[in-house]
Amino acid sequence: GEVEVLHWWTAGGEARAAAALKDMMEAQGHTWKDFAVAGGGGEAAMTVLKTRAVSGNPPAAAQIKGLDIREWAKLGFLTNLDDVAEANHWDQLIPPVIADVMKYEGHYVAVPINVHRVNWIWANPDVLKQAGVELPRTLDEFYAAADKLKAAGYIPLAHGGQPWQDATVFEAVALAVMGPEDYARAFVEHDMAVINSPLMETVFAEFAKVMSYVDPNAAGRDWNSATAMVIRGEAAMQIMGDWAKGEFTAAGLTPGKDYICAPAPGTDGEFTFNVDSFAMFRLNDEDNSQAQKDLARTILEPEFQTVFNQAKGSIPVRTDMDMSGFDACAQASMETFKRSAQDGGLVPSFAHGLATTSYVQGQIFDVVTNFVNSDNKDPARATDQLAAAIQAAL
Ligand SMILES: OC[C@H]1O[C@H](O)[C@H](O)[C@@H](O)[C@@H]1O
Repeated sequence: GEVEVLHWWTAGGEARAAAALKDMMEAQGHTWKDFAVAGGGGEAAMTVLKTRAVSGNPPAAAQIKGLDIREWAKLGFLTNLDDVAEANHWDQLIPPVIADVMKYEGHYVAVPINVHRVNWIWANPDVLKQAGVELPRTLDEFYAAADKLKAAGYIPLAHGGQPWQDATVFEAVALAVMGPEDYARAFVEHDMAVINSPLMETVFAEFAKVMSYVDPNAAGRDWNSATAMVIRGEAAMQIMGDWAKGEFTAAGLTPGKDYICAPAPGTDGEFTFNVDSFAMFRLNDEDNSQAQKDLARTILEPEFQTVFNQAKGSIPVRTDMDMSGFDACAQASMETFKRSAQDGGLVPSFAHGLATTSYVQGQIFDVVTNFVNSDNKDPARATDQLAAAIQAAL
């Protein structure tokens, strides 16, 4: 059969990972119809998907994540995967916090592919050494290191000026300042007492300081171009999810030697999770339905979980995987994922659609990006705007 797959994995490491799935489907005699829509974070891809779906011609599978999955299911677009899930023991293999996201009214309508950790900082060890600084573990250490890096002529923080990237850094600062409990109260439960508070003003104040170490040419830059600046040694650090590791891996670099990974400053032991998933659309063609089921089954198999996640930079979503073939960053990620799931340090990423609806997420993006682009950054005003914007979207 044929599977048409919509996704936004076009950067080096992303594309290498997607190719692994294509190869595995073709090895089973299926045809992979690639429908890649460029644009990190996936906003452009979602716009294209909506157009296709509304015109009654959705793809067989689409990269849909988090709370968006149940929005599409509610509209009747998605097919039931319970038969594949039962036959392959998904409920025993997938962490419940993730299995729930893949279900609508208790039925699987999507398959999870990986677990990305979002709260990472990546660094070039040679640049740090040149400037005589250590990789910062706290926000205050970050500012001290950034000042020395700037004085030594380096760009302290590589960044791309796009709303989802701004929100990714804002989210890491929010977790550092608020801790996982208040982070969840604000961005999952939308508790106005936490959103509209002096604590959130502190988040914006610290965020303004962090963003003051970004170079003036960042506007519109793609995330992987920012990672390339760290690889080339033009910039020292980047705060970004571990899809960035896919770029270091694609460049043949080794963690701990050519680059360093560490929890984003102030978030050690905590884990903001972002899970990629493919939602499966209703199909009329029997042959293609079988190919769709084979795609869902293949994605959760150990072989694919290993090949894909080693290239992509994420960790397997299955809890029974042997991690010995994975690099040190991935092993640290899996360890923190498992421990934080026990001790309350595991929170869903709002910047990547796992914590709230895309409507609320869009409102947060607007406030955060306007704050980044405003000359006079006023934390109190931004906090009021954030509270009003989220309230309006609830
Ligand atoms: O495009 C950048 C990143 O965007 C999203 O967060 C996706 O979940 C991730 O897979 C992708 O690599």
